Amino acid sequence: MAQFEKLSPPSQGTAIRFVNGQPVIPNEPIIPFIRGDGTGVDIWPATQRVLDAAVTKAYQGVRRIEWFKVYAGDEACDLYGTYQYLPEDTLEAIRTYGVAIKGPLTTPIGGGIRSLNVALRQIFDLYSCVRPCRYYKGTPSPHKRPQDLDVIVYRENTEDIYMGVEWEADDPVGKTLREHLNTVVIPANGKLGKRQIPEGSGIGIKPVSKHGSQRHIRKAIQHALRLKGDKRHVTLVHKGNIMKFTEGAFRDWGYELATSEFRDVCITERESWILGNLENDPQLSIQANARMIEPGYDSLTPERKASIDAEVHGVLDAIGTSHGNGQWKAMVLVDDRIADSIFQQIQTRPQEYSILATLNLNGDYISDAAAAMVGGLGMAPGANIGENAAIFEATHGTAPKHAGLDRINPGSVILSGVMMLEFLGWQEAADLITKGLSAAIANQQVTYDLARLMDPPVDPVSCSGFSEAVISHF
Ligand SMILES: NC(=O)C1=CN([C@@H]2O[C@H](COP(=O)(O)OP(=O)(O)OC[C@H]3O[C@@H](n4cnc5c(N)ncnc54)[C@H](OP(=O)(O)O)[C@@H]3O)[C@@H](O)[C@H]2O)C=CC1
Ligand SMILES: O=C(O)CCC(=O)C(=O)O
Ligand SMILES: [Mg+2]
Repeated sequence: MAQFEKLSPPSQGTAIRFVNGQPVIPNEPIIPFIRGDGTGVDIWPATQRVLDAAVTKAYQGVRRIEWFKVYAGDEACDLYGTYQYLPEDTLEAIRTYGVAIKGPLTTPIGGGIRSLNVALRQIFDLYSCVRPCRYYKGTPSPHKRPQDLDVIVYRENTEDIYMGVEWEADDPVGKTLREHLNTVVIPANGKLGKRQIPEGSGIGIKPVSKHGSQRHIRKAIQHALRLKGDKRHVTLVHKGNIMKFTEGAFRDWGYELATSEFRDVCITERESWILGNLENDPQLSIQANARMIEPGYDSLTPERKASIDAEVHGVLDAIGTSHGNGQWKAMVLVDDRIADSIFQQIQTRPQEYSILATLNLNGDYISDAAAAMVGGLGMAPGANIGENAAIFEATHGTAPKHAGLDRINPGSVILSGVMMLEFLGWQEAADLITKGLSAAIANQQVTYDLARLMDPPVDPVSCSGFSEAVISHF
């Protein structure tokens, strides 16, 4: 039987294989691409042109991408029939070739089809969504110092409420579940008092597992280890004060990972305070140190004071020699912040953050918010990475009102292509694009979204015009 129902892969080129989670890259990899809905018709061709031009210029024909067009969303329904939004051919192509790139796909709100974008991440277990937000000189921004923001949102991609385990308010199974929760599960808990889920409630489940959290945070810490100086920093973002056993557990499992598997190369924020206090005053007593790390120490109960003292003692005993005397300053700093506070922190103290490790929903929100600070969604790339596959895509959606007008900013998908080239190890081509894109922006050759924010406003270039401008600055 043929491998594909309606597709013919390129006759030249080789598949990328994954060995122990690492891609093995041939000189002519076959890379499937999904054009995307809405503005995908504008963005994808503009991106493909830039990627091809960069690879040609960097490698003079020695390396080349063999593109393989595959279908999802509206285009797939046109070819495969009604409701065939994500045909098996497309899944088989990504399974076979390992690395793919895509434009945005529409998800209707409420009933109807579930997100194709989320489905792809789940099907291929692409558990880390990596969304860098950095500033390109000359980009207009509502912020006074947008250059201070240089963060990478590491968003868990397969769990949390995005798993899609939910029931409509009038679903009979949902009603049975609600009754069971109200009459059996909640009373049995003992700590939930008289809480009851109101009649007429939709119900969604928010699973967050230790395995899912730690494999994701592991990738974030490994990424931080590749960075330098203050950027060796992972912040665990959570709403653990409210959702203790999901968001709070994400934080706890993150610290557990950092202080076990990565013990030799990580320091937690509290540990850094304890060691730093002692380095500033070598005569500092355990209790004085405890007082410095715990606000309100003096009004704590004796038991609580004893436990903070024991924490200080434990840290000095365990890592005083291996991490003390300033050695911890070269290590990856792991701290945590509550999700709502991180939204203001990245605006008021952006330079203090580097990698933000988040659960799925928080990462979705934070990645759009951080993008807004450095020029908007048109400049926001992303990658979905797993052990056996990777799919590159922008942070934004289909922006339907701009579709087919050759005006949308392709920067986000072009920069997703840069991430893909870096993933392939094709750094020379990636650097050419970064250089070309930076020069186009500095030269005020920008699409409408950036042009309207410039002071004074400039005439925008088109979507295709922007890609030409990028290439002209290689
Ligand atoms: N991974 C994916 O494929 C994603 C898909 N979606 C889906 O996309 C659809 C539309 O979602 P919507 O909420 O409108 O969000 P979008 O991200 O598609 O667009 C919202 C607004 O953001 C700005 N914007 C987005 N992309 C760009 C760009 N490349 N250049 C410049 N500006 C841009 C535009 O603002 P303005 O008009 O003010 O200039 C646009 O109107 C939905 O079905 C949603 O589910 C959403 C997110 C991710
Ligand atoms: O899949 C969708 O429609 C939305 C997904 C989304 O907002 C995201 O991945 O950032
Ligand atoms: Mg989003």
